[in-house]
Amino acid sequence: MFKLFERETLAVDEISQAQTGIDVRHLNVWLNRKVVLNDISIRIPKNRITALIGQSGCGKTTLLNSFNRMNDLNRYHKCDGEVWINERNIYDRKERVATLRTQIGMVFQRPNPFPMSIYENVCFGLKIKGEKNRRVLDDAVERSLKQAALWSDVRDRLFDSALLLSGGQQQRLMIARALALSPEILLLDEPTSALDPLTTLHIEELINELKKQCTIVIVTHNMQQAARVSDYAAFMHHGELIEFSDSDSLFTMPEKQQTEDYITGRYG
Ligand SMILES: Nc1ncnc2c1ncn2[C@@H]1O[C@H](COP(=O)(O)OP(=O)(O)OP(=O)(O)O)[C@@H](O)[C@H]1O
Repeated sequence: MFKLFERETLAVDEISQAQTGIDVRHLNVWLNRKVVLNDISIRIPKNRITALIGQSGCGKTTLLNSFNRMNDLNRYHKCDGEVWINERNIYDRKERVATLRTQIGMVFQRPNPFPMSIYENVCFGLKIKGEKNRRVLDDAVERSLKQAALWSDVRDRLFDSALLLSGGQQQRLMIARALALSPEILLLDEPTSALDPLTTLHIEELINELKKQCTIVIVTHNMQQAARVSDYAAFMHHGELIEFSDSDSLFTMPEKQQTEDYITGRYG
């Protein structure tokens, strides 16, 4: 197995509550009356990268979307169970979903910059939250672009349209946009599937750096990528969590036959 970065991992049953970033307890999700997630319980480790893997349609994106209640946008969505983040069950009736979403960054498969300048893209969320102080916005833009390894590419053209950037630069801009709000959790849904191998490598290096400050969950179809970048991996099948362990174990000695069949390419 090709490992890109050194890992410090515990066995998943040794991860304490304090080391847990997202604690999912008996989560069931229905979309249009169809069961899409079936009794999922998983503790996603804090400040680590967890990959969600499995065949198309197994529920990876739905699970990812349940961490920032994006599934609520589907009016035919129903769920029960609990998702605990920072000692709060985010499905509690008192939870303010808009605030929650500002604390959790999300990057999608295809970069979706707004048709505005690079600068405005990065500080968009801060402005929505009411930040008007120019100095604060300038600092946040510079910090986020540096963290996303894009600053040196764009520092002289911050007020050019973001749509003029290359695909890889746009994806790094999307990461900077998420980082501007200093999220504790970063959700990545196939963030490199539209990028070439070299740009993918740069984004993987960046993701590895970011785990110092965020808990990262990444959905990927690319087994090599999951093995390269993740500290932990969860294999899903037909809406169920089949196996969850540190990535070294899961990719070299999976416990379940279904996991082995998937990672060795026998199906999926
Ligand atoms: N809006 C919806 N209404 C009904 N069913 C849906 C809806 N969105 C997704 N589904 C179904 O839920 C299941 C899980 O979808 P999901 O997108 O979470 O899977 P996935 O593992 O991320 O798939 P992929 O790897 O192809 O992106 C699939 O069977 C899908 O058809």
